[in-house]
Amino acid sequence: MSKRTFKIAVLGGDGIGPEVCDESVRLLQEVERRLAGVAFDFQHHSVGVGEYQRNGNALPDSTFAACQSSDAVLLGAMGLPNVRYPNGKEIAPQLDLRERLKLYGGVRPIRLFNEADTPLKNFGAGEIDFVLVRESTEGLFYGRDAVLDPDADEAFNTMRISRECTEQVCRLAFQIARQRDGMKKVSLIDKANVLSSMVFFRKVFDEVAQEFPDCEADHVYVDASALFLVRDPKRFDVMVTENMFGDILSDLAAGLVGGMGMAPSGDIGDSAAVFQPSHGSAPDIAGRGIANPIAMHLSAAMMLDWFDDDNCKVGAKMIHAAITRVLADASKRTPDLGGSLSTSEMTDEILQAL
Ligand SMILES: NC(=O)c1ccc[n+]([C@@H]2O[C@H](COP(=O)([O-])OP(=O)(O)OC[C@H]3O[C@@H](n4cnc5c(N)ncnc54)[C@H](O)[C@@H]3O)[C@@H](O)[C@H]2O)c1
Ligand SMILES: CC(C)[C@H](C(=O)O)[C@@H](O)C(=O)O
Repeated sequence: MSKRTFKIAVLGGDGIGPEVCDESVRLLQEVERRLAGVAFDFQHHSVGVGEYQRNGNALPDSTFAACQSSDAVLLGAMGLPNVRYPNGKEIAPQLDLRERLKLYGGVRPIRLFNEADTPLKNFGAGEIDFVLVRESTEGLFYGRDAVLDPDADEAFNTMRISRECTEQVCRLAFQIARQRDGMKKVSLIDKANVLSSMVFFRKVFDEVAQEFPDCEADHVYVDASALFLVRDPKRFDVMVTENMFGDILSDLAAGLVGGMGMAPSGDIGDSAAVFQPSHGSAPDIAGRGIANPIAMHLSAAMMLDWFDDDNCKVGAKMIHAAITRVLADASKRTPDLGGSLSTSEMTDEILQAL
């Protein structure tokens, strides 16, 4: 039987990025061996701090072209706090990828696998379970190209909310809600009490909601949503919001289920997608082999689920089930969650549970 081959561009990046990314490639290779009819063609490309320091370009043209021509991109993490452009900002090739590939939907699932891993009281496995969908190409990040006048006494960044991206990201959020077993509810997280850009976001959200009469829609102000996430996370099923609010709230949400090492992410567009953990390069633990690879592995599972292929969807379920089984035993943890497993030992556990 001929195999369907998926070309996957692997961008390890910086800090713990390559450490967790290599582990996910190892896991995916094992999944590939167990799936009939599917082959993964991994192609590694250089990107990030090293490229910037060598060639002045954190996202070389050849790497971008490879991402464009691949079925998906698997990305570790990019950037280091002490490596900056002369304008004071960090390199962030992942933002360039999101914008250039039009990956408007930053999909960030949050799930508690074991009650031992949440700082909240009285939440068992599966009782924190929602998806945060972050618009990933505009919002307040649109202002990131603003040039700072060194002599000015003021600085500005513009929030851009376009009808096109807002419709796309809201539709994606409702489609996700429709597929979930939960409440089929989409909560718009906005600041429509203060900002006209957010009044517009809400108007477009309400229009899109009409297309999904089987789903519930509600509005929550971003400040209140931070409160509700901590006090009552069960009220959320799918959240949709602008770029910067989503950036902040997705870290808060990760904290509810064990931290950044437990938070996967997929940046989704109509014809391309990048899968990476929500976390960064974690320079405080990089190079020690102790990073938690679960966020990366769950991102790899999201990639398989995103491929329009039944075998790959089975592979996604296999990874999810294996992680669920390993995490059911609270003694199997990396140091971020109080355990002593190394990055590769945690992957070994998951491989055994496959
Ligand atoms: N998508 C990305 O590539 C991305 C995302 C966030 C931050 N960054 C960049 O990464 C660098 C560090 O940023 P930061 O420190 O604010 O955020 P970070 O996510 O790298 O780290 C925050 C904290 O979480 C811990 N952590 C993160 N991932 C972990 C993992 N897999 N296992 C165990 N612990 C983990 C770190 O040790 C640290 O204590 C910065 O240069 C930032 O710009 C990149
Ligand atoms: C590192 C940074 C540019 C990035 C972002 O802001 O999107 C990160 O925080 C994330 O959440 O992926």
